[in-house]
Amino acid sequence: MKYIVGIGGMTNGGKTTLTNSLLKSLPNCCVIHQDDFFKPQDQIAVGEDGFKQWDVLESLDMEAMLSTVQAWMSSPQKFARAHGVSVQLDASDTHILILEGFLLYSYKPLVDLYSRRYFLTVPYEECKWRRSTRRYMVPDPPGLFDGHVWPMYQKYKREMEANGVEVVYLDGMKSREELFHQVLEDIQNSLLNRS
Ligand SMILES: Nc1ncnc2c1ncn2[C@@H]1O[C@H](COP(=O)(O)OP(=O)(O)OP(=O)(O)O)[C@@H](O)[C@H]1O
Ligand SMILES: NC(=O)c1ccc[n+]([C@@H]2O[C@H](CO)[C@@H](O)[C@H]2O)c1
Ligand SMILES: [Mg+2]
Repeated sequence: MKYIVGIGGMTNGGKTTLTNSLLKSLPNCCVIHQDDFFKPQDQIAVGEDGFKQWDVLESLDMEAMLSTVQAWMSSPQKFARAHGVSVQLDASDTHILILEGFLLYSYKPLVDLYSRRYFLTVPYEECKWRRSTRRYMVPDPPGLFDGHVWPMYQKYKREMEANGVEVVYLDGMKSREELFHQVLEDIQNSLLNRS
């Protein structure tokens, strides 16, 4: 069985942290990080606000991300081996793929492929604080969070909800351990219900 999990939600919600924990505990589990598909800096548009528009779908090479997902779908075993994931062959033959990123549910060709879509959120103040402690490959210029990052987050979330995309919301204020156990248990239950 092939099972695709989305770990989505806002920037600094804790997506990468949660994903790394899940990867260690789920059998035959591969990961694709959406952040690996950012276009080069010189291809990122500059908005009327003067900010480079990092937080829009057009700044990601989603076609390339889709091709990578399709490569996994056509042969999860081959994909796992090529990415250094050890494959355990047991009777259930379950293969899991985690897609991790901040705009997972806004790209039409991918949205129906998920078996389960998680969405991490934290309050505005916490998000802004966590973001201020981070250094990205291209550092945030002053004002980017309020001028671009937060408004784009709200816009895409509104669109996702208007499109009726079904997600499981996760409270990113919970501890790392609590989130990990909650999601691991939920995935395991959902896998049992399918097999
Ligand atoms: N449950 C948690 N409670 C408190 N802090 C957390 C929790 N999970 C992650 N963090 C911290 O919050 C910050 C963001 O975490 P992480 O990088 O996992 O988020 P992200 O959603 O992947 O962010 P990005 O938008 O950069 O991809 C990090 O400093 C991390 O250590
Ligand atoms: N990874 C990058 O190249 C990059 C560059 C500039 C900004 N970002 C930020 O990453 C977040 C998603 O994880 C987005 O909020 C981007 O602003 C990433
Ligand atoms: Mg991350």
